Amino acid sequence: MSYQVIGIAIVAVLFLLIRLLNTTDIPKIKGLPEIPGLPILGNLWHLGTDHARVAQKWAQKYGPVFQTRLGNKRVIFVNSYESVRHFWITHQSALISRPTFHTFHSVVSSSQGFTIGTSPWDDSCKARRKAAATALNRPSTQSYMPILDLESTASIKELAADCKGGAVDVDPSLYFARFALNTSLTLNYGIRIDGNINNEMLEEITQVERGVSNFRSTSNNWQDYVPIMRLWNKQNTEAESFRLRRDAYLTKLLNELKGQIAAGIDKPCITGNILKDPEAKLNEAEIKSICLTMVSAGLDTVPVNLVMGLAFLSSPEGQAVQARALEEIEKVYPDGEAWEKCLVEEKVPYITALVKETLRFWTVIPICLPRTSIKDIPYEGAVIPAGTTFFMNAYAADYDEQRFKDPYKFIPERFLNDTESGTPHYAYGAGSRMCAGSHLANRELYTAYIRLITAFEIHPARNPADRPIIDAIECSSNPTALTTDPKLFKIGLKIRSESRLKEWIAAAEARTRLSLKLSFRTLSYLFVMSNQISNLRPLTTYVTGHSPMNGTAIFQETRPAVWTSPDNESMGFNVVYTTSEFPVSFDNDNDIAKHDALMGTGNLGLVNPKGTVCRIVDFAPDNNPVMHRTQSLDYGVVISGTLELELDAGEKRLLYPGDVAVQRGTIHSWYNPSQTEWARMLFVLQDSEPVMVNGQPLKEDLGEASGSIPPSGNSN
Ligand code: HEM
Repeated sequence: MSYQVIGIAIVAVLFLLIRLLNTTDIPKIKGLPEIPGLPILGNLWHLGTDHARVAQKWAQKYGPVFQTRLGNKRVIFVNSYESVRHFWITHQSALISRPTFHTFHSVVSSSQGFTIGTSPWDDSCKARRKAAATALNRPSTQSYMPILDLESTASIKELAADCKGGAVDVDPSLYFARFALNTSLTLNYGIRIDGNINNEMLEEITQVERGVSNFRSTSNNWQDYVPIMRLWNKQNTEAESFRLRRDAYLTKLLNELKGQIAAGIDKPCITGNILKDPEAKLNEAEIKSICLTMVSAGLDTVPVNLVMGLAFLSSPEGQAVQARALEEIEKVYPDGEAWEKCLVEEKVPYITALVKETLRFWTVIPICLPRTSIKDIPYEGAVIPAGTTFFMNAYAADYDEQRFKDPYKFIPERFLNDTESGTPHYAYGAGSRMCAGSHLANRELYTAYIRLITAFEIHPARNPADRPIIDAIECSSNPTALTTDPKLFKIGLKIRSESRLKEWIAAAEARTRLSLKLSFRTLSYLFVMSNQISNLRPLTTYVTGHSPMNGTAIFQETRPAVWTSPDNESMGFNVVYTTSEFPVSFDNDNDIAKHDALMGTGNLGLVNPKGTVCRIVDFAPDNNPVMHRTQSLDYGVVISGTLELELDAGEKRLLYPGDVAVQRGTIHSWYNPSQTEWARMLFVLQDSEPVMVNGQPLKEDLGEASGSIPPSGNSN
């Protein structure tokens, strides 16, 4: 063979090889700007270590939406507030899946499964997201406030001791890592890390989760994009060591819980309820995935926001914000009740605005968790095909001058009179796979801010070298990591009033001791999936609401029925909903919060004073009829079976499905005459004035049921 032929063959092979290495999963998209790139690497090199800002600069030149080639992957970057709305919200059903990446999905996560936030959309992801979203929705979150009470108090108490009356500057990071981690551990396993911030387990979990976050980097795992680089496996060895360490504590936590369940000494928690529920549709791998999500999701995020918020408050510019925040808190709570009240209400708009501005300013996942489209999406004449990877440059969108005036300034006031009715910022992402823990995170941040600001004056550290960098990107010690990793810094703390702080801490500790039982009861109420005693159809409650984006009606919550059996298992009660006022106010979902709080007390009688109760009752065949009276107007509708309504003088009527009893404070009983079939009724009970007979009020009388059903409390 001549040298010429060999030369041509080599060139041809090289050409084919380069073409092969340059191909992308999705071919170039017509009509969408593309960033010029290098052979093989594409734009990976250019993204460098400052990917969010590099992409932000590209957006200035090429427009807010452009395509890049990252090795063999075509990736769309979306950089402005409005363009994120277009893809993540308007086309949310198309953008519901997530891509997989070699390092994270094949190496780091190969044993405990993926977190929810890194799972492609399928039935399993749907089931896990639903379980997590139910456990983390607004009313559930409200029931976790005793945990936040305990954890924020523990951190502030230790900070107060460690700052030695203001003589020593402190690094706040571990105090708030424990705050967030203990919240997740208690919710998930019923376990918390006791002891101080030097606890070994706290250190191990925070270090490993940080390491894992670095492996989820958008731009420094080139082997994720250039498959040939997987042949060099240094990164893989490191990733594997994190996996092993992570497995060790996740397995330990799960086994500890399983041991407690076996010994009957477990505390109610999300995983415990799933493990004990024979009806739970989640398998072991899915349970592990939920655990992994719960442990990791809040750990890289909540503490970063809190410590960077403290960094700003300690700075010279932060002093004015701190002063205003304190003034606004004291305006609402002049007598120092803010510590307690922040657990039950969010009534200081300035602190809510401070939380939002913190989330915006330090968008801690600057390039949001990636998405994969499952349908074509149109954009300005181009069509982006299904299967394309999307990166939201949340940092650029949250610093978009079209949406935020002076975005590089930290101005909580911007959220006080914000006219934007949609997603206020993209720190939590947006749309169909938006952060499921945002209610919990908001409550954590609000509570911590209220308590920190009322407890301490926050000053710059004495040594200028210890002071923080405020800039959202420069503050990170590892800008290529998925989440911001603040460089270490210190702040100065001075306790505003020793005596008040002591009082607040003592009150919180007393509350914790007292409320432990209640919070566990509340938790069990929320997580009991079903303990229905009848064999009738299991029930679901659908609670509707309005989209905060555009006001259209939505299914806000879907809840499984929660059954109790007050009457020796011959009757099942499912309280569908309660109201505590008339007319009902839906503001801030207060009605939902009130309902859940009431159920959490375990003290609801048959009637809710000044309100209503919607209850489904299942009657066993041939049940024991109980004569009773409530001081209420009741609508009782038979849903299935036949029921006999008997009044005290012995009059009886048979009611069939669809028949309605309008009960006007009369004494009566319900009997299911079937010897084989359960019967079901729906009741709506409304508080009423007592019936007056001969000038005497006819009060509530629970008959045989008194003792097993609490008194309603409207008929004393
Ligand atoms: C300041 C605190 C937090 C921030 C900034 C944050 C941010 C985010 C972001 C940006 C996403 C991706 C959203 C998207 O793709 O649109 C996400 C997903 C998620 N977050 Fe959070 N998060 C926080 C706290 C939490 C907490 C405390 C939990 C639960 C304990 C949690 C649970 C989740 C879950 C389950 C997902 C996955 C949602 C899905 O893929 O369907 N997050 N979070």
